[in-house]
Amino acid sequence: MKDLTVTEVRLTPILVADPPLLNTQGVHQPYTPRLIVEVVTADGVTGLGETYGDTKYLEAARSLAGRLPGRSITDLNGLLTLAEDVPLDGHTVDGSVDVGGLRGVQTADKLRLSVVSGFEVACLDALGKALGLPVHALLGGKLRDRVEYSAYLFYRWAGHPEGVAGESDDWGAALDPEGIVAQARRFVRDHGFGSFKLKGGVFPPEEEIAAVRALADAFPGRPLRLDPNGAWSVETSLKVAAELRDVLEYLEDPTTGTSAMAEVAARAGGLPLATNMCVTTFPEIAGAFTAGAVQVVLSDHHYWGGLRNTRHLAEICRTFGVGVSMHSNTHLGISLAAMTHVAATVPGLHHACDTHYPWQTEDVLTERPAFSGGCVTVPDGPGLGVTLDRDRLDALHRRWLADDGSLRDRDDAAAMRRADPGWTTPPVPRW
Ligand SMILES: O=C([O-])[C@@H](O)[C@@H](O)[C@H](O)[C@@H](O)C(=O)[O-]
Ligand SMILES: [Mg+2]
Repeated sequence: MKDLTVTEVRLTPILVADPPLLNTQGVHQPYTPRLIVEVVTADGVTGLGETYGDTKYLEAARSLAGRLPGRSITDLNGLLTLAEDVPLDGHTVDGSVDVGGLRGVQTADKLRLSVVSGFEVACLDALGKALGLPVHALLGGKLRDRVEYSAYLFYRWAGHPEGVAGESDDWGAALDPEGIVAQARRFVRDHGFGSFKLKGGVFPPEEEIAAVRALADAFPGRPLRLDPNGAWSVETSLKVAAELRDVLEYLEDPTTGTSAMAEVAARAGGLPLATNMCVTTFPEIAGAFTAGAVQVVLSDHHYWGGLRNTRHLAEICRTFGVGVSMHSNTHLGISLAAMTHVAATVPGLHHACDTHYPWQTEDVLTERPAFSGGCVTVPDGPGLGVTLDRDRLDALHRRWLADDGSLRDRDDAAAMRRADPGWTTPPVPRW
């Protein structure tokens, strides 16, 4: 008989190198915080999880971690209940928006769920290892052997601003349609991606329309998406929709708020709208679906509360005839594996999932998950199918320890101020 009791939980905050990717808020910091969760059982099996690592997540995770020893890794429903009692500092959860809005609304429940997801994935990984089963089997079984991902294109600088310590890479700058197409070609060459998402909201819409048009010319018939993170007014969104309707698979969060999204959706001539901003919690679903505001929900298993909740979300979407796919923020291979396992179990996954992973040159795994033909093969070994490299974890943790606190909370506007001291988060609509 296996002893599935949790005996230890290890939390390791890390800082991961991130390139200077631009978005409507600013630019990515040279290092971004993530949290690695290890759950150890009485039998010595260790499960891995990963989630957001900003201070408020870390504090909540520490509180939850202390409550796990003595419980079973199978007690995943209990984990959700346990998290409800995790105290949160009222100043860090104020009902406004998270990371300048890039992750949608900020609520106490969502913060707790974002933390729970790291623990849930770690418990599932440990359970899979203990039973000799892949995580997808614990979720009811895979429906596909490969999960397709989309190339995530960003306007970017060649390097972080002068005087800012950071890692360098050989991508060069991409600040116009030619640069974006060149970036896309490299993604195709290296990973075989067959669909493309451009992070917009950086330049005036005409320039971003031109970039999408250039992509359509370079890759005829391939699915394309544009995501300005809610930076446009309804009228601007409608103009962009009219210009790009013939080449876009969907338009992602063109404008901010459910009612504005609903207005765009109603007048966009049938172009579907996707979101990872106006539907990011269960309470937001009813209003948005009733209003017809979104046609595709991009789930982020971190903030929806884990892999099982992602499946609940997918079922709700299916009931309402709304599509589902996956959102991504800067993440490592543990989360890519988790996304791949859950995506393999979701029926009717009609859109390639988002992932930042190809932008990450560092990881905490012995072997990086690979893309082939734009897909990740669903692992069939025990658990998530990934192995922790403790030396790498320690190195990234040492970086976190050495930081004076300025990089421990993602702040793209603050990072932009290193290049442009007068920069403030642009109000929406920006255009
Ligand atoms: O990493 C970024 O710059 C993205 O803008 C990210 O923060 C968003 O949450 C995300 O990728 C999105 O699809 O909105
Ligand atoms: Mg988005």
